[in-house]
Amino acid sequence: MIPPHLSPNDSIIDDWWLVLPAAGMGRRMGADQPKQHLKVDQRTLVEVTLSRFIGLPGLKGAVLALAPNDELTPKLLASFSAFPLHFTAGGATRSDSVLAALNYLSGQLAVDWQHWVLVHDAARPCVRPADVHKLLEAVRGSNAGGLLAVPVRDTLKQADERNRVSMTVPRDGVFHALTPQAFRLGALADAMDRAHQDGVTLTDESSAMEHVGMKPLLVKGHADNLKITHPDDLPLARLILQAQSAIQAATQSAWIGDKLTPE
Ligand SMILES: Nc1ccn([C@@H]2O[C@H](COP(=O)(O)OP(=O)(O)OP(=O)(O)O)[C@@H](O)[C@H]2O)c(=O)n1
Ligand SMILES: C[C@](O)(CO)[C@H](O)COP(=O)(O)O
Repeated sequence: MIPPHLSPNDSIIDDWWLVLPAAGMGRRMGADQPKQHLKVDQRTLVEVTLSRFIGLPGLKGAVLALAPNDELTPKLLASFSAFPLHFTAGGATRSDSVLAALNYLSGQLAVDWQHWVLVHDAARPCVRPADVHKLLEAVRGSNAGGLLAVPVRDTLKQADERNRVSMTVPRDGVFHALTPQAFRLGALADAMDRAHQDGVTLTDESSAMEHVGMKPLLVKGHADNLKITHPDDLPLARLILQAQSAIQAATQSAWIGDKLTPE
């Protein structure tokens, strides 16, 4: 739902496209199907994740990168047919899949290179729409873009080769990188191309921008935006989604996240 003070045409937010890399195999999950097809509530992971973005101001449409043999995801998302949804073949790595979706945006859809693109893991179904909006507001006017992130909470230890503590790592200013990550289409596509040519392994989009000398903005999100990676993460995500719905209902909050946790 849209927050009461914003309409879908609200002018404070630029137009943007959503890219959902959803072509992974979910090897660490160890299920008999890719994790994006597993049920989170009544719906599958990919449905829940997409639903977190629908109705946000400025959103023009979404491109999903899918595994080449994935015929199920478009069927699962049939109920979103009123929304401009596009599919393209992903690649061998997450960054190959993201780059394929960016090329689809600039090629098949002729989206302007100055447009904002938000890249979000299909495997992060608990992202708060309020945090997405906060990210969009924060990066507006910048060329370097930015990403949701949370400061590390625990004391960090460096292990030696026998798993003994070799040192305590200073954690001041250290963040976990989350998604979405927001960049201008052309700048991100160029940076990812360059990183691939230079043989740099990219685990997120910010790394590509960093590789070409940019300094993306870290925008504080929430730790409940977890990525479903291991089997234990799925029941945890279910609990988080239930808690978010309960708090939303109790506070009559029009938008998930508004009243969940004060800064
Ligand atoms: N070749 C790939 C690999 C990953 N992803 C997507 O990137 C997101 C984050 O990746 P990760 O959690 O590593 O997913 P998997 O690759 O599916 O998991 P694993 O590494 O355990 O196999 C997921 O939404 C996943 O579908 C993708 O689009 N293309
Ligand atoms: C993009 C990402 O979700 C940021 O935390 C992450 O890098 C995805 O890949 P990973 O292989 O699980 O680190």
